[in-house]
Amino acid sequence: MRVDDKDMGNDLQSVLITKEEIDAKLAELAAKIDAEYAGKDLLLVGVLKGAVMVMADLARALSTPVTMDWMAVSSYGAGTQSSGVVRILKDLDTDIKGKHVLIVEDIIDSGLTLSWLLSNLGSREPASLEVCTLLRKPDAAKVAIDVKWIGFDIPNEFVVGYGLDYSEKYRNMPFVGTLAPHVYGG
Ligand SMILES: O=P(O)(O)OC[C@H]1O[C@H](OP(=O)(O)OP(=O)(O)O)[C@H](O)[C@@H]1O
Ligand code: HPA
Ligand SMILES: [Mg+2]
Repeated sequence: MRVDDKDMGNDLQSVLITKEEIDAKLAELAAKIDAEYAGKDLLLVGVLKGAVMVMADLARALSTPVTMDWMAVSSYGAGTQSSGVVRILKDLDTDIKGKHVLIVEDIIDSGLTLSWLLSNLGSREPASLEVCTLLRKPDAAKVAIDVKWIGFDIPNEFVVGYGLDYSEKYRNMPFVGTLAPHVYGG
């Protein structure tokens, strides 16, 4: 699926962040993360499904050997507003007690998902717990969260692509963009 594909082109309003910009930013973040965790065992925890692309590309940009685990939580359902109620759809396979854990996210919007995750994973007594997110919407924050690594701050608009969906679609676009109003029934 590409921006110039006929169907996708009709649904897209704009490209906000290109694949090249994402690649460059992940390389930059990976260098900082490598420096931070030198000599330590690092567990990356990807938050399904949105973080799949960030996890895959960030992990490959790192020189640090990592292990990976996945958690699936959902607060959005099929809409564009967080319900605020976070549900665990799949828990971690591993015990994180005593481990250096880095949560990998695609986006922090209201912050409700991450705030809940930080308190849930924090209670499992990891050696350290930090967050790396590709995107953050500062103007949408409903809770303040301390995030160590942020790729891009973006405007308070619904975005899709690079893992992010609208109604489960558009996750496989290699860039981040906004959708035309007709897609939402406008
Ligand atoms: O800061 P918030 O307002 O909580 O929003 C951010 C979360 O919402 C999205 O996940 P979603 O629950 O839609 O599931 P998905 O990753 O499967 O799309 C996104 O991937 C983040 O995990
Ligand atoms: O802007 C967004 N797009 C897709 N999924 C999301 N989940 C939270 N915010 C968003
Ligand atoms: Mg998600």
